[in-house]
Amino acid sequence: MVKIIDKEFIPYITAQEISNRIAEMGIEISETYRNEKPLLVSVLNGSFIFTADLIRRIDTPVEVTFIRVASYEALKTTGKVREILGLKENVFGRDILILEDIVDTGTTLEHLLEAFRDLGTKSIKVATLLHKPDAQEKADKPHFIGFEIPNKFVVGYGLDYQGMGRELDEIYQLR
Ligand SMILES: O=P(O)(O)OC[C@H]1O[C@H](OP(=O)(O)OP(=O)(O)O)[C@H](O)[C@@H]1O
Ligand code: HPA
Repeated sequence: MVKIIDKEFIPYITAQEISNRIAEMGIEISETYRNEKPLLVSVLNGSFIFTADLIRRIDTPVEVTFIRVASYEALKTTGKVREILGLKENVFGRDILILEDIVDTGTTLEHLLEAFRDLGTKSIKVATLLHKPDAQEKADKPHFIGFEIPNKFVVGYGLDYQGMGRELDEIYQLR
């Protein structure tokens, strides 16, 4: 059990399970993009650890970049996504793979998919470590999913509760 600010969290997905699953995702992604050079777009802040681990399990050439968006305050979505910040690459005609730590309501993803379509990308796929199928109301189902999880708040491995808990090497669930 860990306490973060005012909430208690219990262990949910171990570091070993995360690592094993990311290795499998790396193989799947490598096979999908074997003859292309996709641009991997990692969505900060939450995805930084997932991105660092996943790209080292990919064995075909890829380019990696980072953007920022934010829609969350404390435990629930604000329903609004702020602008995409920091995309310097020209994405016109490119194969894009969005990297997310979690797809929850789908609000962030829907906004991103729309924005990238408007920029004339050739293809857009999504890889997420965690997916809450019962919570997702917007956007299509991600193409590459690490773990399907119930509709409960999680922290660790990049995911935060009020900015804290990202450094935990396992994923914890709200008690
Ligand atoms: O499907 P949704 O309901 O939109 O939730 C998913 C989004 O929420 C989290 O980001 P957050 O806005 O908390 O920013 P952070 O990555 O900086 O923690 C997560 O990284 C996703 O981007
Ligand atoms: O369950 C969650 N935990 C942390 N951040 C999140 N952003 C969306 N859902 C979550």
